[in-house]
Amino acid sequence: MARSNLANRLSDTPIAMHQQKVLIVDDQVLNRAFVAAEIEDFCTPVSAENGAKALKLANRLKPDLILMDINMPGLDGFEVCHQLKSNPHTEDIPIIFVSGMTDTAFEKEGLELGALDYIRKPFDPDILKARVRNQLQLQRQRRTLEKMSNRDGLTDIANRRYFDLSLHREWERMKELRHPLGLLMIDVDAFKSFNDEYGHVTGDRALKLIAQRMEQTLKRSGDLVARYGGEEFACILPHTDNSSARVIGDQLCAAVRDLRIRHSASPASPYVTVSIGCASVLPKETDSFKRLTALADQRLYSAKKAGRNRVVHC
Ligand SMILES: Nc1nc2c(ncn2[C@@H]2O[C@H](COP(=O)(O)OP(=O)(O)OP(=O)(O)O)[C@@H](O)[C@H]2O)c(=O)[nH]1
Repeated sequence: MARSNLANRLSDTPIAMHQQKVLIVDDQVLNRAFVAAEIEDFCTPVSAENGAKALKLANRLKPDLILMDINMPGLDGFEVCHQLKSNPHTEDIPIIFVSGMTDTAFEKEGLELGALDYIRKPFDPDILKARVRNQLQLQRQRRTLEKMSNRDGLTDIANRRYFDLSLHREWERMKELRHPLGLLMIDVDAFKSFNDEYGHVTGDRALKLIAQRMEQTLKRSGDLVARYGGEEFACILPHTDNSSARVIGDQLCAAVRDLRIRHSASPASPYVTVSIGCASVLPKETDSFKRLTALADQRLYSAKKAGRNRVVHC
């Protein structure tokens, strides 16, 4: 089943130690080989022989840790560190300097540039291993916490916090690309009566099923469905004009209907259904994404008023 990029960032697959990549940056091939041999039994070492290559690899691979020499021809380790910390795509990658420069002033400069640690050459291999292991463990814990903070506890899809961050980010991205941004506001129909009829525990289960089904229905990379609050969901659709957003709205509406969760008290259908307000705009310099959310909200309201179990797109 295809999952979106945004949804993949929420994946709870545990990060295995061996999958963690450590980028070793050193102009001396023997140094790179020695460090790689020391750590390869608990992570995946990748090497770069100069600063320029290190920057490229860091951007492309997003390693879990960088072990970096300082004294190198071309860009030195401090400059590479500075560039990594100035780039939002790489600023969070932990860096440990591994250097033959033993003067405290260098260590101080490295740490002030944002490096986590400084190991002096020649080093004790066991100390190097222990420090790398500790950093990788911290990195795994940090990623796990990050994922947990973006996920809704009941439905296991993106939560409101992640939705807000993503909407902001996608708005800015589409503005730059001059592409339309689509948004669906989705509300489960007559959910109060569902709870009254079947109880809150069954209500919770229904919300979970609906959320998961909607997430599975989104096939395009970059699309995101999130729990907006209570029995409301929202879906961000980058590069999507109004008619394409409507098609996706129709697919989600049908997908929930096809779950065939009994709802004898609903005025809209014998099964649980959703109403969807659908909108798409071309983000402009002069306005904010509130215009998009307001439009989708109004149309959700129209869908409710028109009898529920439908998508309203204009
Ligand atoms: N079981 C369960 N119920 C929830 C949850 N969050 C919100 N609800 C319920 O969803 C219901 C929403 O009710 P209303 O806002 O009146 O809307 P509605 O009954 O769905 O009616 P329409 O939106 O007009 O179709 C409330 O009874 C909430 O208690 C949840 O996490 N679990």
